[in-house]
Amino acid sequence: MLSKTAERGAIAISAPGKVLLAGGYLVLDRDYTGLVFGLDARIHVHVQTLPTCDGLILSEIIVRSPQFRDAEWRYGYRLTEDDGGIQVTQLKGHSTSSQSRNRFVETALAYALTYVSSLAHESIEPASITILADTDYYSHAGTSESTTTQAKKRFPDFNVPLTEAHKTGLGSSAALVTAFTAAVLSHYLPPNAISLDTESGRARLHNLAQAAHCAAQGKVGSGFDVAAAVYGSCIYKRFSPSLLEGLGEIGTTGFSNHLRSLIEGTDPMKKWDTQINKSAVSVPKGLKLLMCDVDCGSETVGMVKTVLNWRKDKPEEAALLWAALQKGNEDLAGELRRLAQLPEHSAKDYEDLRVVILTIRSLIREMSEKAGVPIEPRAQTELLDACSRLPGVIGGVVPGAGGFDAIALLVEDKVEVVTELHSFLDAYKVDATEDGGASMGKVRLLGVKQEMEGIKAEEPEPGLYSDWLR
Ligand SMILES: Nc1ncnc2c1ncn2[C@@H]1O[C@H](COP(=O)(O)OP(=O)(O)O)[C@@H](O)[C@H]1O
Ligand SMILES: C[C@@](O)(CCOP(=O)(O)OP(=O)(O)O)CC(=O)O
Repeated sequence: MLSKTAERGAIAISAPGKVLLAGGYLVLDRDYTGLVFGLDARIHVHVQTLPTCDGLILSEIIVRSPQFRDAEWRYGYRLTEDDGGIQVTQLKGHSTSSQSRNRFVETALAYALTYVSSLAHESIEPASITILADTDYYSHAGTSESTTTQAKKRFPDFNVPLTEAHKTGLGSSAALVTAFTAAVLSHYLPPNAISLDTESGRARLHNLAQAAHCAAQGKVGSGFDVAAAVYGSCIYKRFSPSLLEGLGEIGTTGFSNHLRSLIEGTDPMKKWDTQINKSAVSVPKGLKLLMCDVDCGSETVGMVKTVLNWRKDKPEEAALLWAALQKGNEDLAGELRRLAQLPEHSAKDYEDLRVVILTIRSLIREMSEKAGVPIEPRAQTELLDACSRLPGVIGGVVPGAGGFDAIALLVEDKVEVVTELHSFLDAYKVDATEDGGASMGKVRLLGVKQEMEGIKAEEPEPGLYSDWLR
């Protein structure tokens, strides 16, 4: 039996961002895997009971993302007939904020409440939900306060509407949907109904967040970003995309039951086959994984489609390339593991690591050329080569789908290495115009590094959230 909402305290949950260091495109196919790292930039979701005045109960859930302007969404919710689940409807208020939709929030809320209502038949009480993102998810030239004041705050004021925020590609929607789903479940369900500390609790969270994220996105990707948000760094083998087929829409007959059996894997025809291998992933002491945001504004739409079409057209050639890349990616994880097992203070030789990174890069360039897609375009080759020549930089790659947007670097974890990298990048400009990109771009070293831990219940220290709560 659920305790009364009024007796429930506030809760907060956070999930990490991601970088797919190796396995872009391959990971879309279950025959291959991706080496994904969680990052220490997290999205936090805080839930508290919505105070109601004079006993007046409104069926309303307010979601705010107060680091952004006009980022408040108010939802009414109701249990639909014929087991259709919980439908949420955005309430149009007076303020401009209530005019825009946030599909990721709306879908995560509807899916999570539907799952809650399928487990517990009490009414769903009003709540106030606050989203807070770590600084590196967005480039925030528009921050309102001085850097010194900002530095004191864990969560900066980005001072722009969400639509104008420049994303750095750390996977904000996956971290958001995952932390949001976990927070709603933890708020409304008693601990014995779901616990994020158990394997089965995390698996159900994973399944629900994947389903909601795909529904909000309107497409089924490999889901490595949601997996990283739940499990943290891992070698990821995707779920069969057919699992999410035929789920139907909220409000249609039987949706709630379908969702519950999908999430819990009780339908023998719909068994989740995601594979998460955490023990195979480590970063040796003495090294760290860094990310750079490349501001080229050249997001290439349809890269995935073009690569997959080429693979379909040239199955034999592609099979050889995919096999070589998969081996390279496994070698990379293996070499990182080998180095991690060496005693902490032993002198480490990073030569093999350098070589395996260069091998992967050359195979990715082959994929680029053959498929005709700028995965590691020339401008990025130059940047990666230049960074790799700096002292203490072992090497780097274009992560995920590649393109002009970002690079990931493995560097020695020493202050002087990062300082030199910083000053080198400050003076560096990527010229994307020659190979089909839109512009010249600055490169910015983000303040993030790898993070092993996935979803996490936060025990907020006093003041961590209070500046932002209402
Ligand atoms: N801090 C946030 N607060 C509210 N919604 C957010 C936040 N960050 C991301 N989102 C949601 O995620 C969407 C961005 O998702 P997407 O374009 O897939 O980017 P990404 O690659 O970062 O996941 C936003 O439009 C918004 O709906
Ligand atoms: C091509 C991919 O295998 C990897 C894309 O990785 P990115 O990190 O580039 O993705 P976004 O965060 O969506 O921009 C597609 C996939 O696995 O879904």
